[in-house]
Amino acid sequence: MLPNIEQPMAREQGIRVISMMYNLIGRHDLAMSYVEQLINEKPSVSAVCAAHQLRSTALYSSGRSEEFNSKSAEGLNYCSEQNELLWANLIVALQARSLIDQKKYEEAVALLTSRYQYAAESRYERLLHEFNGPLAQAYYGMGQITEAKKHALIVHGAIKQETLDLPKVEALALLYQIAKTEKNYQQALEYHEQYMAAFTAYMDDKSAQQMAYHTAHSEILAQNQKISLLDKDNRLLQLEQEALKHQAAFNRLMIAALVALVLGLAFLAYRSFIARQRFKALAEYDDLTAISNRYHFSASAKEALALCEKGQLPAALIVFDLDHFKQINDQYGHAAGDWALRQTVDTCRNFMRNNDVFGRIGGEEFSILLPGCQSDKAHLLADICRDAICSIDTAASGYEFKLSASFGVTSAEISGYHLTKLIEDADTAMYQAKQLGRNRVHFFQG
Ligand SMILES: Nc1nc2c(ncn2[C@@H]2O[C@H](COP(=O)(O)OP(=O)(O)OP(=O)(O)O)[C@@H](O)[C@H]2O)c(=O)[nH]1
Repeated sequence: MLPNIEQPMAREQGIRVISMMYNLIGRHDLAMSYVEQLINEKPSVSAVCAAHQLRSTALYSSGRSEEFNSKSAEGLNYCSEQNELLWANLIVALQARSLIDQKKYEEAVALLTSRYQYAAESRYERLLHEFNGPLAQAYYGMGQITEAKKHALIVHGAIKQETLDLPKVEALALLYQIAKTEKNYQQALEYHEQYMAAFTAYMDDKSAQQMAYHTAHSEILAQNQKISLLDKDNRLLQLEQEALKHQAAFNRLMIAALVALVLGLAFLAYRSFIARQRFKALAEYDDLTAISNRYHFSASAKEALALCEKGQLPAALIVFDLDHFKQINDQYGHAAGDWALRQTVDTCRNFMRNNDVFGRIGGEEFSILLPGCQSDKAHLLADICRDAICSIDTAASGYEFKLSASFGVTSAEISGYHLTKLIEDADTAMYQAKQLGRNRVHFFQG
């Protein structure tokens, strides 16, 4: 990845330095990737020429000779056309080295000498020894020892003592070889010692550079690993968050489902309650008059009688039956009969207390249990009811007819607290009332 440097100049110089460093430590592939970027971006002519020179160095050093030949020629043309002669000649020096590697010494000498004047006049030390070094090698290869020695000595003498680079090491090696060939062993020994010292220092320098690169590289790798771990943590947190969101959505759904279920069950329970109430009402109450039917009247009356017996309280029971009801039905119709039954019940209910038990125990036969009531009061109530029934105005039924009822009354004092016996005795009294001419109250005599 290219360094993220905003300033164009700083970016261009940064890339050049990085490429140079990569070339120095032998990472020519990385150096290539950086300089290709500069060549494509074309920030300035000198930057592109520097990049061409760095690309040629990388290709030459990595042994990619065919690519080196074409790309270095391209770089040389460009830099020459643009009059960037320093970079052009540094590329020439590399081409000369390549020719020497191929033992094309004459071609190398011809190439370097054709541009030597510029190098010499530039007074740029690096260019000078980049020319003289290869020239010494080429002349040595051609057997021209004097020329070789001359150029090697220029390199040897021109380079400051403290600077160490490949041309100096190569020049010392060459001078050692020449001194040995000349049988100047004392001189050869001195050059050899210098060569060994320079070579060792050069290698140390290179190792230090590589070490620095590897340290920096390891640090970058460690940083990248940290970043990648943080990324993973981050992703994990995101996943956890998503899982929590899904869980919350699921919980909401479950709660909604539970609420719907509870509401559904509550609705079903309510409907079942209403249905039960309706069944209970149907089972317990007479649907025509809405008072207790025989079954429910019996149950309620028995409960009330048990309490009276337990508390030694009085109780009385009335049974009454409409007179000649069959005639009403026959004469005015069943609907008029029904109307008469409802009116009778509504009329009598007006005179009853809350704890009195009123029920329809037969077709047109009714019974009233009066807990805590003495026989005289029961007799009085029966008479009030009888009178009220007689007074019912039947015009609202659509017909005018006479309504009356016969009443039989008994008490627990006479008949005991058993309902069956009480009804039986009151019934007996009621039949006696009928026999005595109807529309009257008769008390059971025992
Ligand atoms: N409209 C109507 N008539 C009913 C109902 N239940 C019974 N009845 C009628 O009540 C009549 C009772 O007649 P009976 O038992 O002969 O008695 P009655 O005509 O009242 O004569 P007494 O009791 O002797 O005065 C019958 O005709 C039944 O059909 C009812 O719910 N509605």
